[in-house]
Amino acid sequence: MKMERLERTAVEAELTELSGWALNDAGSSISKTFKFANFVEAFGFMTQAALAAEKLNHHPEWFNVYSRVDVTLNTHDAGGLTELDFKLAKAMEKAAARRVA
Ligand SMILES: C[C@H](O)[C@H](O)[C@H]1CNC2=NC(N)=NC(=O)C2=N1
Repeated sequence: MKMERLERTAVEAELTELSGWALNDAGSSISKTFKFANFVEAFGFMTQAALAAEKLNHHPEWFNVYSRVDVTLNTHDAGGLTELDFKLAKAMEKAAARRVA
């Protein structure tokens, strides 16, 4: 799926629909730290998010230690943020909402 890089105003509009996601200084990626009760919950979230990522053919950059998952999203093919990043962010929000923080 060919995706167009979003302009700054479009990125800011998308961000208003999410909570806890921050834009990096360059405006080229968004990040969020997810916290869970323990490793099993964190890994369960990652498993669900991985399935959503495969469906979208859009993959996260992430780092996990125990109950914490740091996520960064961007579209390397487009050199910035696209609709796919926000689709994946929303899927991750859904996956996280089912798990106790
Ligand atoms: C060939 C393959 O479809 C592409 O490399 C996809 C795979 N997953 C991807 N994931 C992310 N985050 N950005 C991309 O540009 C991207 N491109």
